[in-house]
Amino acid sequence: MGSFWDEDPQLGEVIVPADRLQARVAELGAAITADYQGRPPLLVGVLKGAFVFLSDLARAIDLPVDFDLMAVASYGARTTTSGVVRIVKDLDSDLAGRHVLVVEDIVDSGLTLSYLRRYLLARSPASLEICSLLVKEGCQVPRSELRYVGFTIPSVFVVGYGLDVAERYRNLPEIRAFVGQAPGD
Ligand SMILES: O=P(O)(O)OC[C@H]1O[C@H](OP(=O)(O)OP(=O)(O)O)[C@H](O)[C@@H]1O
Ligand code: HPA
Ligand SMILES: [Mg+2]
Repeated sequence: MGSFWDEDPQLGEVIVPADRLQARVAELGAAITADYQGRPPLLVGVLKGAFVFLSDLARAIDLPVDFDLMAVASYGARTTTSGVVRIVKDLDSDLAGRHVLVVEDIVDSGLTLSYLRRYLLARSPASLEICSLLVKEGCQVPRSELRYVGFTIPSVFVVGYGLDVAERYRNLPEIRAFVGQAPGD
């Protein structure tokens, strides 16, 4: 049977199919498991976009991990950054002395990440690393700042697997190009 999404004219090409997402998440989980032996990480999920990736990744890590969640927003109903990163929900935990692993869905302009990095480093973690499922080609963030990356993708606006436009498409099980008109553009 076809899927509801097949009929959506706002969805373009499949950028990362669901089976490749799952395979890569398993690899990332194995790498994190190997790297964090003896120093279990505190996973800091960056909501909302990272919630799907975070839940799959966490179950691919064979270590006892702790979780905290932050919600930050800068896109809303647009396909370009507003340029202002707004904290919607702050962390609950004390980061001092913790091995913090930030779990992001995408690094695009890099604005969110540079904001978060400064914000989190000020809370004195023992270490701070970034795991992003997606990174856009041409993004200005040095690759050395991203410890774990799932896929480098072309510079097109994408949706699915947690990523939205105006809150839609987060439950699409694959990453696809969004070729429609965003309400805020
Ligand atoms: O590198 P940047 O250009 O800053 O873009 C990346 C950020 O933008 C998106 O968040 P968004 O503002 O859409 O909030 P959401 O996660 O709630 O959808 C995405 O989830 C990243 O956190
Ligand atoms: O391409 C994107 N899609 C969804 N959300 C995003 N936030 C930054 N870039 C993107
Ligand atoms: Mg969004």
